[in-house]
Amino acid sequence: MIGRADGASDETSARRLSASTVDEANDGVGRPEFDRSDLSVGIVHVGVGGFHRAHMAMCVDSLMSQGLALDWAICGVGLLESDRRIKTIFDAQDCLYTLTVKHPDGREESTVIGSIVDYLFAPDEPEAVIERMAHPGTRIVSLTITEGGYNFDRVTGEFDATAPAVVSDLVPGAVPTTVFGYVTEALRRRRDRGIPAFTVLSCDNIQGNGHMAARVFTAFAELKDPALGAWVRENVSFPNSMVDRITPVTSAEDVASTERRLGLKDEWPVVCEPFFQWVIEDDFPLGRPPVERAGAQLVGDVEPYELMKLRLLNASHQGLCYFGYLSGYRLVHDALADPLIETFLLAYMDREATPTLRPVPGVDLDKYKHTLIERFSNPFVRDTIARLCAESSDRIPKWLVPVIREQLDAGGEVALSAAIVASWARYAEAIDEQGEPITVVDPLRDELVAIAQTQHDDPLAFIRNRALFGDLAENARFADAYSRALHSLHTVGAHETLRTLIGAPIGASTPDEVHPNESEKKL
Ligand SMILES: NC(=O)c1ccc[n+]([C@@H]2O[C@H](COP(=O)([O-])OP(=O)(O)OC[C@H]3O[C@@H](n4cnc5c(N)ncnc54)[C@H](O)[C@@H]3O)[C@@H](O)[C@H]2O)c1
Ligand SMILES: O=P(O)(O)OC[C@@H](O)[C@@H](O)[C@H](O)[C@H](O)CO
Repeated sequence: MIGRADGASDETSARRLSASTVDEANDGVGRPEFDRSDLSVGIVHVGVGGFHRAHMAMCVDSLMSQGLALDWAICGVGLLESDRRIKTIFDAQDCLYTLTVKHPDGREESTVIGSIVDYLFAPDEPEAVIERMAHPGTRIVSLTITEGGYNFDRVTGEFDATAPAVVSDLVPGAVPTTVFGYVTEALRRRRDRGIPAFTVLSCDNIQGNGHMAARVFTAFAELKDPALGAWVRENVSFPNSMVDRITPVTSAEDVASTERRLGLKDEWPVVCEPFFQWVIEDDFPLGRPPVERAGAQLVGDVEPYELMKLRLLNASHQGLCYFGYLSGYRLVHDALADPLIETFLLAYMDREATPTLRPVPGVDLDKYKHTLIERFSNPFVRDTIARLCAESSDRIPKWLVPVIREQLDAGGEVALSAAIVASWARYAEAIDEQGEPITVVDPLRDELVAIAQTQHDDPLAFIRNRALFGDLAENARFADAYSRALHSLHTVGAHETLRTLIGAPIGASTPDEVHPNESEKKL
């Protein structure tokens, strides 16, 4: 994101968006249709990135516009140094920002969102964050802290108590720095003051995100104080939820075009696609906003929806980003305009992901898959391949490796999933097919790049990393498919590899007629 956070405009003299200027916004731009002074905080949200502002904050705002959820306003919290920027901007803009929905036909709808009423930057005011969470009015603490934020072992799924920040937060009396430290201290104060526990609502792309949150927060609390751990286990509810709305990183052009549309300077607007989905388990002991009145679904079992979304949408994002980057694309819709990429994704979804899904109530999976292709192809969203290529080590093990394992166990196809893993390994060499450097963004970057650069001589080196892949390298069928794909990437490149992978007339044979290994043999 670029732009200035000092209230001045780089290019124009437009006034700054704030509570005192919002009524001057141009006609055609939505603005809060409620009195923000009537609102009270019910939700503390950690990780106010683009997604939260396009999804949950939009949903709560929509309720407020209907005169609902006035006691469910949001207080944002940032824990990382990188959140200082949004703190500065939100302070100047009274936490107001513009959300622009970009339709595939080029229509745009902009709304100033007013549901976030306060923002606390934890490193500067840790006590205020803890007290805000401990306040009786706070009934939900929600999270979009990325997959990495949950600090669990990629293979075992167990909480990693050895992470240095966790070790520091476990020292008695330590001022917290991690989400675990903050949430646990706030829960301790609530318990000691006789205030019931808030609900912890994960909105991150993790299968069983509520179960995962329960595991890691309870593990931390038990390590901090076994009695508190037991209280957390007994008293805190962690509903699972599936969240969906493609929200790219805000670009300089988004900032400029928002200013033109709004007539006011917004330093950090958000853009997103029109699609919105939020499927939540209804387990909120202290209540919740009536989100079903703003497009969310309350269900008894989120798992089928999660599996569908993570294994079709998010794993397909992985399927397109490395192949797309190596083929020379930098924007998602440009990659999707390449028929090889579209066909490859549909083949992965049909042959390898779909057999691992459960029936999803009310969803036609074929239609869902084609809708995904349309969503990825929306040229106005301008999602970047770079966003999808980042932090792969937090994504592939969670979204794609489970598909591979289930397919191997069932004797199903794995050639296309193996090729996606190989495309990541090839990308991690950090040099593209023209010999230009690739900027690999990953918490394990140094380790991964070093290993990937040995794989010309040692083709299985990358997947022998047990922390990411467990024992997958020892599975002969997967290892064979993977090495063929990697060899092809090295010899003929990404585009030709895709052509070969999808070369057979997909759909021309019934599953019984296609041996599981057939597409593995094509390379
Ligand atoms: N962007 C999307 O299209 C999208 C869609 C569905 C779900 N999501 C989920 O939302 C998450 C965030 O996406 P985004 O687009 O808002 O990203 P973003 O980079 O705009 O914001 C990420 C936020 O998470 C915080 N964060 C990161 N690591 C943290 C940690 N260890 N502890 C505490 N806070 C941490 C950051 O400080 C930041 O506020 C994704 O990782 C995903 O799980 C995103
Ligand atoms: O945000 P991440 O890191 O979980 O994953 C990257 C994308 O796949 C993801 O953001 C999707 O755009 C999103 O999940 C769509 O709802």
